Amino acid sequence: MLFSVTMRVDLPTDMDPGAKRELLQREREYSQELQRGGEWVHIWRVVGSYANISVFDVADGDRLHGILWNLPLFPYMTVEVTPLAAHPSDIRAG
Ligand SMILES: O=C(O)C[C@H]1C=CC(=O)O1
Repeated sequence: MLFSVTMRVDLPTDMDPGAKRELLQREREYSQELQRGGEWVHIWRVVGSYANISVFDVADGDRLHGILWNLPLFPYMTVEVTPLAAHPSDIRAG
């Protein structure tokens, strides 16, 4: 199943720099492992924001919830999930 996910990040401005660096590194590693595994299909930066729009290809909503819930940055995120379906006008549809 395909889902579009918008993640907006809001880190405390007074966060310890070392802790922030370590947190972002863990987030990067977590994200890239899921990308390599094929479930995190796209990640794009939202121009002008500390946010991304991503596409996930996962078994179901429970799997996506588990992925998002375990993002190291999840406690500092506002997440919007949109389920996606095939479009009848898609030229790439089989
Ligand atoms: O920067 C972001 O958009 C937030 C988060 C998502 C993946 C990652 O590496 O950081």
